[in-house]
Amino acid sequence: MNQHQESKYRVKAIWKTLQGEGLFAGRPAVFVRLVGCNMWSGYEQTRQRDAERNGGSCPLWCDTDFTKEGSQDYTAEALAAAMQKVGGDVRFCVITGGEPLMQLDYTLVKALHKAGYFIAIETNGTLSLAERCWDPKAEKLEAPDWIVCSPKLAVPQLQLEFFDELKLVVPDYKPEDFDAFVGLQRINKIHNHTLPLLWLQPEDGARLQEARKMAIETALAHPQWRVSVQTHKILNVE
Ligand SMILES: C[S@@+](CC[C@H](N)C(=O)[O-])C[C@H]1O[C@@H](n2cnc3c(N)ncnc32)[C@H](O)[C@@H]1O
Ligand SMILES: Nc1nc2[nH]cc(C(=O)O)c2c(=O)[nH]1
Ligand code: SF4
Ligand SMILES: [Mg+2]
Repeated sequence: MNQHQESKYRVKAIWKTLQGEGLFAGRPAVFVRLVGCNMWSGYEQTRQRDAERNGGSCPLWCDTDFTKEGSQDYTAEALAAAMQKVGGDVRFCVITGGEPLMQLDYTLVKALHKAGYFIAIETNGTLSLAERCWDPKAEKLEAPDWIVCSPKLAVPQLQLEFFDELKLVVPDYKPEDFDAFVGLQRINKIHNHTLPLLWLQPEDGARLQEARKMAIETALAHPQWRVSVQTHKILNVE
């Protein structure tokens, strides 16, 4: 790409809310939902087809609209400015999707760091972070500060190099199937006090009651794992 062609990011929504899930649940955040996912088209008619084609069941129960309808394109600087307009003083952001690693790159991470954000992302683990966040000029990784991975394929098919939190949606994903992946959890100051950040999140939807019961039973049988409740749905915020 030459210097006159700036990368643009297709954004479904920017909003200020509370992080609903995981370690930072309850914390005010600016959310950015990027358009597009490599597991599902985002359209109701292809849930079944995409689950079969992509070998992961999440299209069957994904709770999110990340389609291009109503989206807007931003350069990295314009997105940072729009986030500051929406979020005011909030300097914790969550980049999600869809699958954010289809679009997020070192240019965007750099712009958000320059704007003072602590950057968290929510990713399905199927894509490499290092490939997108390697800054060839600076010869270093310009990576988000906090990586939450909710894996959607089996371990041999995952490309993510490291993460800070691991979140399995129950019942389709089970602790015993991710033993080999848990070791990629990054150790840092926060982890030293709270290890391990391993979550079991009940699948919301028609099977919620059953999924909750299984998450509770699984945590009691595998005490390294904790249950994650989607608190934004209880508090009735987006
Ligand atoms: C919509 S995804 C977007 C980020 C990324 N594509 C991923 O799957 O991690 C955000 C989070 O919501 C979770 N999620 C999606 N649908 C859900 C559902 N019906 N019940 C519980 N968690 C769900 C995902 O597992 C993920 O942790
Ligand atoms: N409040 C709130 N917290 C969230 N944490 C992860 C979310 C996501 O969809 O990635 C999410 C979301 O959609 N809303
Ligand atoms: S859960 Fe994540 S990976 Fe699965 S379809 Fe939804 S956005 Fe895509
Ligand atoms: Mg959500």
